[in-house]
Amino acid sequence: MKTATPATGASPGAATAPVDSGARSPEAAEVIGGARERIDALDDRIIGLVQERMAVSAVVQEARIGSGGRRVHLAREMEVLSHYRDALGKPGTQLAMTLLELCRGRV
Ligand SMILES: O=C(O)C(=O)C[C@]1(C(=O)O)C=C[C@@H](O)C=C1
Repeated sequence: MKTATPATGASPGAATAPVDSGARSPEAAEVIGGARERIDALDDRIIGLVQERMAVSAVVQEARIGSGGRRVHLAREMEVLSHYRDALGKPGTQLAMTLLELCRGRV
């Protein structure tokens, strides 16, 4: 009986082997390898955008605190949460809550 070897799409001799793709054919491994490269590039951009959002949020918070106000502005947070929920559904709310925590810390 032939033993199935999972196709990983890993290039021989690569310095670090990628995580197994789970594919059962070289063709599927190729598709997965290419798509994962795009996902990694997208994740890098998303992380960069999150960091940019954190910096802009800090400008807003510092201006408000410097004027005697508070760090947290709940009405604005409700707008942000609605924005994400309207675009992404219920999990969007969770994502927005995580973003807000990254931007202003835990409340
Ligand atoms: O828009 C503001 O007033 C902000 O301070 C920015 C921000 C945000 O990161 O979106 C952060 C903290 C506030 O509680 C509300 C929103």
